[in-house]
Amino acid sequence: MLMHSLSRAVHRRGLTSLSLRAHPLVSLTSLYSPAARVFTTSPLHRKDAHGQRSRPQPLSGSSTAAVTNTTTTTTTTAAKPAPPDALLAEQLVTNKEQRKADWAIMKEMSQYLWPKDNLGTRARVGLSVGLLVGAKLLNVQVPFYFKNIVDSMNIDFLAVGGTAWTVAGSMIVAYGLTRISATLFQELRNAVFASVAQKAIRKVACGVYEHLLKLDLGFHLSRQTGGLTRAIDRGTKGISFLLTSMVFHVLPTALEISLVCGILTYQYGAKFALITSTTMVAYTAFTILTTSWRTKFRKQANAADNRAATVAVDSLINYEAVKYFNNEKYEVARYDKALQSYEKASIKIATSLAFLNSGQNIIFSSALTAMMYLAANGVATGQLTVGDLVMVNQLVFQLSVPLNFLGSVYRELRQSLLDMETLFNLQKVNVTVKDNKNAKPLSLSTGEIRFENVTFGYRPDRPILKNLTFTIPAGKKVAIVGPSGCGKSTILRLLFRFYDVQEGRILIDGQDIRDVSLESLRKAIGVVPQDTPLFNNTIEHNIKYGNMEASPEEVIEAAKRAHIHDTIGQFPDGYQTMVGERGMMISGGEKQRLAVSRLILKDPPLLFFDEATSALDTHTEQALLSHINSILKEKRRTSVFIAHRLRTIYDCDVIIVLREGNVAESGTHEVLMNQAGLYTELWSAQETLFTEEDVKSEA
Ligand SMILES: Nc1ncnc2c1ncn2[C@@H]1O[C@H](COP(=O)(O)OP(=O)(O)OP(=O)(O)O)[C@@H](O)[C@H]1O
Repeated sequence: MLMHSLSRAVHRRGLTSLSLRAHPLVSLTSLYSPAARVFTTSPLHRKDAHGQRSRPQPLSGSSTAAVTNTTTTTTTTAAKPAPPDALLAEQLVTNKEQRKADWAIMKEMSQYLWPKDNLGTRARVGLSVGLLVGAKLLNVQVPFYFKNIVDSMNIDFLAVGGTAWTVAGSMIVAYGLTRISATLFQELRNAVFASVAQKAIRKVACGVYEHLLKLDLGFHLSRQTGGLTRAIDRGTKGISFLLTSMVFHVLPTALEISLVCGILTYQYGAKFALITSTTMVAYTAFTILTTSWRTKFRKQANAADNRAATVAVDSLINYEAVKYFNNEKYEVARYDKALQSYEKASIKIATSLAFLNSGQNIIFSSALTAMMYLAANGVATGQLTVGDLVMVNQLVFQLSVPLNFLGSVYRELRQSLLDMETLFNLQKVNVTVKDNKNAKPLSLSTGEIRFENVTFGYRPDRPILKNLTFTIPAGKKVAIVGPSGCGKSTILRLLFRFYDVQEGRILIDGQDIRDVSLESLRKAIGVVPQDTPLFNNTIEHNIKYGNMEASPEEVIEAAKRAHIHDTIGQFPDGYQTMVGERGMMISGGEKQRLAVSRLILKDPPLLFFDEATSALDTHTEQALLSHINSILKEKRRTSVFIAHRLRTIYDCDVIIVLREGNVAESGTHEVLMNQAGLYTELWSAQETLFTEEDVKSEA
């Protein structure tokens, strides 16, 4: 509902939904980002002042450093004042690196234009180029027809006789047909090429998405909400522009300019040639220099765009927290602050664009005036006809289109390359946890898990597990307990290889988990995590996620075993009930039972329950636990329960008590109670609490 009204609000503010539909990877962030308002037309048609597709901004977190290395360099430079020479040298190095990166991207993209294994795509590109050349050749014919029409009409009709049709009819028809054909060729070319660009976008976007899913948990935890998706969004948009530019703009437009210049020089001599070449040089130099100067405004706008997107997405994701603390005004002020910077940068972009456009126009109009003067002079001296004057005018105007085009293409091309660099760098972010070369599938026999002298910390300066050693015997039910933050869930993350240990090793049935394939390892382990991740889809889909091949009957059976079937039956839409974003539309206890049914469908040999029943009432918890126990016994599964409520695990075969990343004690409930150590302390504290609660509830 909220999203709906927001999207309506966006439409009311004059947005089309194109920016949202631009690509599946385009995130929600686009909706709230100021720059999202801009991409309502094709990149070629949009005006720069609206197109804030500037240099990518840093994504947060160390693992993303590689993504934005160039930006980081620039930022660091800006932070400490350096002598001008050093700055210049650094700038040159950066520029050189930039050019290298640009070429690398162009090279990579050219594979999509001429794929070795796809004849269809090559045929399309070939046909598009053919149509393009045809359109250009037709285009340069137009002024000739125009000249001939004017010259043939320059007669005394009363004296000579005849009509417009008899004198210039065929030329007028040819003039019209040439114009129509040139346009048709051009449009046909766009239609033929569309699938090449879209296929490339799909391929690159899928590649990036696949890579993102492969990246370490550490990368995903440290990324800044909004920043990553904005980078992908901008990058994929750049692909289409770059491909189109490579085939249709840079070289063909250069061809058109050369043709027109050649004709002017050949037909009308050295003076015209001199003016044409001087104009070309002045126009190009002015465009390149001014565009480089303007880049910093684009960078500022982009940074503000990212900030605004991050702020908006963060507050919307935490909508409930905003409401609980009445902080709407604070959030709006934060958003407005980001928008303010965006506004400032956008104004600078618009004013500098006005300067660029004016400069280009002055250069061009001066050239046109000079040529017109020369041509008029030629007519006056009898060297040229009136038709020649018209033709010069037409040709020079014809020159203005590609020149203007090259100016904006240059601006956009630079931008697309920068945006794509972030995208391609994202693909280069290394996955640290991956299969080693000789990885074999995990061979499970009994299901014994052993941690041997394991040391691990998320940061080197804060070890969480310290030389930790323990064994989870095969087929047994084991509990890991201990104070909050002592590293219980970390043990599970290490076993699942979300992270690799820094010292020591973890063995499953005697095999180091780093020597087995990740797929087989993760297939063998089932987890009910502390915070159940649910998809914004139906209950059925969320249960089925444990085994996508499961039949509807199997889904229902799993739900029954997880004690959620009856509850689902009470929902008006039953198994088709939508759970909302992150399962916000169902209760915490229901979420946990969905997670258990998912696990039952996956049916793995090693099971982990991380506070899996903490949100359930005692009655439902007991019923569910006894059901889980029966499954464990029936299938002789190795299972590990991480729990704070010791009453739920006191019947375990082994209880491991952790303290400060080490095993403080272990044994059965009776053994530990006899030891009168940490476990007894925790148990006594909870028993007192339970007794007091029992007394209160009885009262
Ligand atoms: N991704 C992370 N980056 C940095 N530190 C982390 C990360 N995840 C967890 N920690 C820290 O590691 C420590 C152990 O976390 P862990 O989740 O294993 O604790 P726990 O024993 O399961 O706690 P609880 O009982 O509260 O769930 C905590 O101090 C936590 O702040």
